[in-house]
Amino acid sequence: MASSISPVIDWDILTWIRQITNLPIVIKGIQCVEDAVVAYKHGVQGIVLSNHGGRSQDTAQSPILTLLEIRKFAPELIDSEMQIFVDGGIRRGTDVLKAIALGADAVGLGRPFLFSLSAGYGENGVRRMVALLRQEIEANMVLLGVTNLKELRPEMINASRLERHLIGSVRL
Ligand SMILES: Cc1cc2nc3c(=O)[nH]c(=O)nc-3n(C[C@H](O)[C@H](O)[C@H](O)COP(=O)(O)O)c2cc1C
Repeated sequence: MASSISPVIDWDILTWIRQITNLPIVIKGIQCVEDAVVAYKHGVQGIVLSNHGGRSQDTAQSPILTLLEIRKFAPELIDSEMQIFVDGGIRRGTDVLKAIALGADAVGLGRPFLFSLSAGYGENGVRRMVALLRQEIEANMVLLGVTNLKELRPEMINASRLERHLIGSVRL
């Protein structure tokens, strides 16, 4: 495992990446508000709050908690020019709506696609999964009284129990 992690990669690598491409730069695997702020200061176009589905490090912080951390300690990043994506544990339409209401521009899903492909369901399984997710998103938008994702607001979410898990030692 250690051999697959380069010891020479640091934030300066962004300068080099900028020189070789005009494509948007999106950094995946942001797990704390401090790194989100550093990414923002480096002018990247997007970040993916992700613990890689919890596969890399046992007990790593969930990305939705990182989003709450950003809301609390660096709210200027929300709705800034830098897009914020969230993945890890998104399973239901309500998960999508919660992340977007709390400030995510979009969410990603990994294993749900993998699981719906397996057991012989193939492409039909994936189509069914996407249809179910869409159905859940639309049904819950109706229940929330919104017709557009842009109308989602943080006040619609009761995150108070989760907020108790926010770290108290942020240094920015
Ligand atoms: C089989 C598998 C392999 C993965 N490989 C990588 C990888 O090489 N690099 C990476 O950043 N994330 C990797 N991920 C994490 C996904 O990109 C994504 O962050 C994660 O699956 C999202 O969480 P979810 O599966 O709970 O939806 C992998 C996930 C799975 C299931």
